[in-house]
Amino acid sequence: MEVTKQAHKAHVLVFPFIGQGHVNPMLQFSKRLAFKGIKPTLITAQYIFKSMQTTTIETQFGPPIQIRSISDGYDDDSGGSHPESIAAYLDSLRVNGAKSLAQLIMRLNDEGDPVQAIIYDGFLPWALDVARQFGLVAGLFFTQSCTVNSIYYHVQRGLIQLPLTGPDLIKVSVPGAPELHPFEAPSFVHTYGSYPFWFDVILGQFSNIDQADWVLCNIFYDMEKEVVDWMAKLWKVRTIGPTVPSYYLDKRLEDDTDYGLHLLKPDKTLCKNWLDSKPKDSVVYVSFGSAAELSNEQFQELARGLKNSDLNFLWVVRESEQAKLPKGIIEENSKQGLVVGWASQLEVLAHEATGCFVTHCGFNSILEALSLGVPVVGVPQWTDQGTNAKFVEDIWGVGVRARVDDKGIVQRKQLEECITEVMEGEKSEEIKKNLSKWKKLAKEAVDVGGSSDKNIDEFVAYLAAC
Ligand SMILES: O=c1ccn([C@@H]2O[C@H](COP(=O)(O)OP(=O)(O)O[C@H]3O[C@H](CO)[C@@H](O)[C@H](O)[C@H]3O)[C@@H](O)[C@H]2O)c(=O)[nH]1
Repeated sequence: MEVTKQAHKAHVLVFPFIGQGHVNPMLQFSKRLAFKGIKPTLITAQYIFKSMQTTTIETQFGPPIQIRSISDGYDDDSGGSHPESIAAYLDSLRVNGAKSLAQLIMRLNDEGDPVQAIIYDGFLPWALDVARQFGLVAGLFFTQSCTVNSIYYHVQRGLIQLPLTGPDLIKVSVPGAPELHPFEAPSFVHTYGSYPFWFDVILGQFSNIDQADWVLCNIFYDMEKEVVDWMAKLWKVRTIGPTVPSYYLDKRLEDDTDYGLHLLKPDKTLCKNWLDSKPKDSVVYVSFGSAAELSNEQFQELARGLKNSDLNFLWVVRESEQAKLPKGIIEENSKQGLVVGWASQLEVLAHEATGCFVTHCGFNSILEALSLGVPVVGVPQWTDQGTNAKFVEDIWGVGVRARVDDKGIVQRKQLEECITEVMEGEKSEEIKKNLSKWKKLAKEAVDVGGSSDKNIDEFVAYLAAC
């Protein structure tokens, strides 16, 4: 069906930070908006856009979602211009992107397709200034949990002092959230001074949040009720998640089985054929997401732990990390294990052969495990992942956390024990019970009249009235 310029209720630009863990949830949210009659246009920076090889995301339930690129200062098609560092890149994106985004908004106005709102990733707070320049609605989108964001807010406002001192050295506590041991707080907080650049990006989310018209959180209310209630006293906070494709939840969006935009190419058929050959609940799926870089020693321990478990394993090791795999592991384990550069994670998690998920606890991976009902072994690396792992084990009860040794490594034996625990150990029944509860709640949240669905409706009605 061709939607005319007048037919949609409003036109919004949706602007995720670079990286799969940000694109997936914001693209998925765009689909929900499109389903409800809003026209979303996904904004990407040129550097990423060049490698995407697509300008639209097809949907079966409505017109395709358009992707438009803006300049990041690295627009040269010859491939000659590469950023020196992520810091240089993001600086260039801020300066060039703000101008380019403004030009795009003017162009769309001239084309008779005016924009009413910008939904921007918290990691890109300058997009709010562009929205203000044109009098547009500004919606901040958080891709991480509310507890994590509340901790960062407390740090940014000086309510938690870093490095941690006094009582904060014993527990980190923010309203509505469980008390955390310092090592369960985000890594930038417990290891003050680590990754100073990313720490600034993280805190920058709160630099102008008070001016945002909406704050959209990718969770559903039951996951962090009290923290959400507390945050809602400060800003117009609404929970809109989980942004997992509809096929795995309410099934209202026709054929919505995948996010639709893989920045790395998944080995779909290989994974499917291999999983099809394995018995039910027999496979350990291992993935550390799109950004984590593990040490050689950690690779060695994971490989040995998986091999010693005697279980089948499907392990995603990005090409850039594959040199760290212990020699011979792929050949040695060809029947027992499959290593791929990227998978279609949702298809793997949904496959009946998959029995547990060894994950770095990126927030999307956790939302997916919860929504699809797969027990988790948390092996957090940095940023928000340790806090997510704490919630997995102690709050949501959907898995266990692997303990590290004094060098920060999860040893092979520990990995094996955790896998056994979630698959057949004492806790496994309880974990399965909790998973079916969360799976049901996740579906209800996005289904007709659910908490997230109602919040999305409220947002859509607001935009339509602009
Ligand atoms: O082989 C793979 C591996 C992952 N995925 C998908 O990629 C996304 C990965 O997201 P996430 O699990 O959140 O991990 P990261 O990519 O590492 O995400 C970054 O961004 C998240 C949101 O801000 C943070 O929670 C993480 O800590 C941070 O590392 C998920 O949707 C997965 O389904 C695939 O499709 N195939």
